[in-house]
Amino acid sequence: MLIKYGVNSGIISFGSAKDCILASSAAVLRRQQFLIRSLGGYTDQTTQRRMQQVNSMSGTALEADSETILRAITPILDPNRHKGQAGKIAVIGGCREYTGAPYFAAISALKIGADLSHVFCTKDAAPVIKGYSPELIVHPILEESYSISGLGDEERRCISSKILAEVDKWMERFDCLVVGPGLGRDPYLLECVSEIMKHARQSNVPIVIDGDGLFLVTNSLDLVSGYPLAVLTPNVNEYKRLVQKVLSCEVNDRDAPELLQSLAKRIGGVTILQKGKSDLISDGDTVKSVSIYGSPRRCGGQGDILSGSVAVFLSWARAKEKSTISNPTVSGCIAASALLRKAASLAFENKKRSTLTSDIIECLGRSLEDISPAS
Ligand SMILES: NC(=O)C1=CN([C@@H]2O[C@H](COP(=O)(O)OP(=O)(O)OC[C@H]3O[C@@H](n4cnc5c(N)ncnc54)[C@H](OP(=O)(O)O)[C@@H]3O)[C@@H](O)[C@H]2O)[C@@H](O)CC1
Ligand SMILES: Nc1ncnc2c1ncn2[C@@H]1O[C@H](COP(=O)(O)OP(=O)(O)OP(=O)(O)O)[C@@H](O)[C@H]1O
Ligand SMILES: [Mg+2]
Repeated sequence: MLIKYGVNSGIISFGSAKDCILASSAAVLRRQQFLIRSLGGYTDQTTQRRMQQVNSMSGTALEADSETILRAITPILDPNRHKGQAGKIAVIGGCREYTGAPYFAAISALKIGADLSHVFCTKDAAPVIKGYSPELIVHPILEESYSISGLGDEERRCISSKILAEVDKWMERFDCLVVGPGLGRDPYLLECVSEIMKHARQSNVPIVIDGDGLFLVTNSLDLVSGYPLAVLTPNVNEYKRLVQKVLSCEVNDRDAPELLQSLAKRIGGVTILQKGKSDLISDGDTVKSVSIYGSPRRCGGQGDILSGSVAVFLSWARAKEKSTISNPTVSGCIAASALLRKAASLAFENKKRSTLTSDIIECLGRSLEDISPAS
């Protein structure tokens, strides 16, 4: 029924976006492709044939060949390599309320194969996160407003510069920052994190922005605008807020790939991984989707796994020769999305309704091994 609809339509305008998109019949087919995916993927051979036709006509939201990309990115385990060469990741997040999110992101990076994983969090959150794992290097340096209440402006500024100096000591060594999992929204803390992001950008360190980091960036787009090493990983809510702010329109599922592409372009070519039933990835030039079947469980924390995973894969992709990987940020997103979905599916096979984020993390290694064996 879906595939018969509107195949030969002419020009259509989508929503009220400033970047109003004029679409040809190929865009209508893309819409159908999206709808088919929304219904859970291919249903029968006719649909599958039609999908291939749709893909070849549209050319924008093609399903990525994610396993091939993942294999191309993942480095071999070479005994001559030293500690650190497989990736040094830092998560900026973790406050009084949230300690799970930064832990999930940081430990996922290690479980996939990064050598070192740091967490920069508030003083309250640090002992808790350290308690979850001795593998993580935890820096208790961030401050929230309540912990500096009663201090004057000068003292506050002094504390900010100390925080920044502490992160700067490490900055050049990091292959990627993940900003936002469990960061919270305290204004003083977010101001410090803005400065950290500016320094990361000056040092050309890639930044994956998730959770409360997206709250910060949506209100201060300059932090990422025009920075090709920025990756935004919004969930449904975070994406809505971004679209409203940047394109002044509402999200419209029918035109998802076009809208995403406009958004990425408008923010100056950052890469956006829009999470959902299918993950859509765009750097403003192309749109790819990852629709591998994952899990029907929607427990909190799966996005945190994804942000840590993107950080590792994009670091690995950047380390490859330029000619072999087209855009490392896009490839990193595709690989991370595919791996998370595989791991979620495996965890669900075992745990069914009781599947939790930590169960999925435990399946990351086996899922990666299935696609790209260590030996
Ligand atoms: N263990 C931990 O420490 C974790 C900490 N986390 C950290 O929490 C911080 C805030 O992040 P967030 O994800 O809770 O904020 P946001 O996206 O605004 O959602 C808030 C509410 O929106 C709704 N909602 C959500 N999805 C929807 C949908 N598809 N469609 C419709 N509605 C939807 C839903 O509301 P409800 O259904 O309850 O009304 C949901 O509760 C951030 O720092 C993050 O890293 C998390 O990573 C989890 C694990
Ligand atoms: N409806 C869905 N069906 C299948 N997979 C989904 C669905 N929604 C999200 N996912 C997958 O779950 C992963 C996490 O996305 P989600 O939207 O849960 O992030 P999030 O809300 O930021 O999570 P967190 O709780 O960590 O903050 C994504 O890789 C996405 O592919
Ligand atoms: Mg999230």
